[in-house]
Amino acid sequence: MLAIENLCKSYGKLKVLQHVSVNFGTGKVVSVIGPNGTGKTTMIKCILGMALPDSGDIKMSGQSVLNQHDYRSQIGYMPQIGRYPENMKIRQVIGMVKDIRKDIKNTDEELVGLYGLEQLYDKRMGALSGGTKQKVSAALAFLFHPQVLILDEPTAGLDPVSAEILKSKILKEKKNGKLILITSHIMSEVEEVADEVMCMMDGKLKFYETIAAIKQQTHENRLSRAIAKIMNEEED
Ligand SMILES: Nc1ncnc2c1ncn2[C@@H]1O[C@H](COP(=O)(O)OP(=O)(O)OP(=O)(O)O)[C@@H](O)[C@H]1O
Repeated sequence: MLAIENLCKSYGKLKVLQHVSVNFGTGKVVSVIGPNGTGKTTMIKCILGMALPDSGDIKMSGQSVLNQHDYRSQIGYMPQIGRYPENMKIRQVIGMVKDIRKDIKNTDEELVGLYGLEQLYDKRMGALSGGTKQKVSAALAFLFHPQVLILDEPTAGLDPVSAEILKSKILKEKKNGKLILITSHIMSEVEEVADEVMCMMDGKLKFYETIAAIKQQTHENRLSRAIAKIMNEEED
């Protein structure tokens, strides 16, 4: 579905991505993990066309996406921190995005409903709490039934009930055959929603395994311990 081939990206002398290759299938939740500054967001930016790799390729359904833009309509993106025009009301932001995607008549408004965003429609984006802004970002990411969802630390800032709503939505869309990539530092959360873990370290792919395989290999029941064990073994 989504393949990354030998991806390299540097910012000046800093090699942020070094020959990263990975193949993501459909109907899966993949958690992208790794220490701060290891290139997770940069990889996501390359997938989204927000950063151009120095070399390598990114393919969606076998076609290179580099220097293309139509493929973006197949991706729903929830950024770590959504930035919106401060003066626009929630109603206007959602309306504007729908206007750009007039091709999709049947939108997915489930999160708009579950988060009660209609009741807040006349609030300005600049006046929203961080968590409410996150809810708008989540609702927008799922709005057009994208085949691929990229969620960057999606539950950071959400209250527990709202986080559960999002996790249920993620699992529902996985059942609908979507590919969902999630970056997260919260291992208990990764364990709850993900099937596979892609671990990055110093700009390189450290491992890409199912959660079951990671636990089996390390003889650990808790993912956080299993990951710590792998990292410590690598250091020894
Ligand atoms: N536009 C840029 N210009 C220069 N350096 C950058 C730029 N974007 C990212 N970097 C650097 O690239 C490295 C990887 O950053 P990136 O944001 O991809 O890491 P990350 O794994 O997503 O980290 P985190 O877990 O903290 O979100 C960091 O050292 C960062 O400072």
